[in-house]
Amino acid sequence: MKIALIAHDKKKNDLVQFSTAYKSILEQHDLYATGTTGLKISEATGLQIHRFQSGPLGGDQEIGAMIAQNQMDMVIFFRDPLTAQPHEPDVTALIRLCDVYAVPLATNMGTAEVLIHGLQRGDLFWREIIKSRTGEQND
Ligand SMILES: O=C(CO)COP(=O)(O)O
Repeated sequence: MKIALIAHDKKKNDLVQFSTAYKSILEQHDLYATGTTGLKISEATGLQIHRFQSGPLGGDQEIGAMIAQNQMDMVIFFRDPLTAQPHEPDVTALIRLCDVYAVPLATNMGTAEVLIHGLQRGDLFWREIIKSRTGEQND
């Protein structure tokens, strides 16, 4: 599965802790992140992560483009609801695309815990079926 990891500045430590706690699960998957988030997680955990641009420089949009291609299976995006972001439209667009493509999205630790356990249990297998159908349509 392809998983995106994103956190606003005040939430980055939370996502580093989460990634450390669930490293054994995350390392079984293809990981993607916005620039600074990916750097902090890979430094702390040693996980291999494909890093896009930093969020304010277009990273959210790059991840959004993968979602629009049905290439992203889960998004963990620890937003900071108390700080204005210069790229708020990009944040909103990313969350909107998750809803357009029914991509599981966790915007806080509580939901992320549920998603990661569900992932491990096989609850996201339906994503493989959707992707294989999308592939057939594109053939
Ligand atoms: O701003 C972000 C998401 O909207 C995160 O970007 P960085 O991981 O580069 O800090």
